[in-house]
Amino acid sequence: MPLLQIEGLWKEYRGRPVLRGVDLAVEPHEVVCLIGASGSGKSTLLRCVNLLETVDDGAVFLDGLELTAVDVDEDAVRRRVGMVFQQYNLFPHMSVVENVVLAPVKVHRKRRKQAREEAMELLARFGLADKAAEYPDRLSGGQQQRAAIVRALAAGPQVLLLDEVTSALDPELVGEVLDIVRELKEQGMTMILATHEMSFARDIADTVCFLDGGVLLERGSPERIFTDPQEPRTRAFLARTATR
Ligand SMILES: Nc1ncnc2c1ncn2[C@@H]1O[C@H](COP(=O)(O)OP(=O)(O)OP(=O)(O)O)[C@@H](O)[C@H]1O
Repeated sequence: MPLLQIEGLWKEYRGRPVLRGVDLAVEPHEVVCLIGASGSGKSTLLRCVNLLETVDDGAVFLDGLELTAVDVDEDAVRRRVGMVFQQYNLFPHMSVVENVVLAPVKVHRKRRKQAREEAMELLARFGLADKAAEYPDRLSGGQQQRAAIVRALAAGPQVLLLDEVTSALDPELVGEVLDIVRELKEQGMTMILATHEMSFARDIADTVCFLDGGVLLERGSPERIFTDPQEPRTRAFLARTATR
């Protein structure tokens, strides 16, 4: 039984469709990588799952809860669906640990002491214990992105969405963030990642989905998609990215 089920997702901006009936089922512990050209709809798909966008048609279900229902408890959705963005989005006026405890305390009404203890544990697990009291601008980009991942984990999400989490980083900092994502996979976290890093998708994904003009054109194991793509447009995209 899938943990996350996306059915017939349709999204338009000013009458222009950017997602055209996307169906996607994600099993527990599965890692799905979304690939596709810029503008193909990868971010929009993730943003529809965590309700940063309203959908125009279709539905998203997580473990029996319809996230797209009109009367859904949005706080519950934010607790169950974690999201990490390209630009970290840490609050600059708060220390790292304050960033991490903010949602558990304010949104999920966790007691501050407990939230802080859990935050410190998570920060230690991801090599950031000594950065807990620092403000984000004192951290490298890689450390900020790791802190943003810890913040997303603090609510105990069932699924983690990662939108181009390495795109804003200098090349030498990319590895440390990818290592964390790998570690999360080993721990069994269910994840959907939008990525331009084909080698990473190949390395980490259980399933690769190729989006093309808002259509989920082809999906399969990384081996299949990268060595034997069936659709001409997938082949053309992969040939373009390989020569870049
Ligand atoms: N808020 C918005 N208003 C209008 N159009 C938007 C908005 N957000 C996205 N779009 C458009 O929707 C389409 C899909 O964008 P999206 O960001 O989902 O693509 P993407 O595959 O994630 O691209 P990238 O790889 O560059 O991040 C694009 O044509 C984009 O211009």
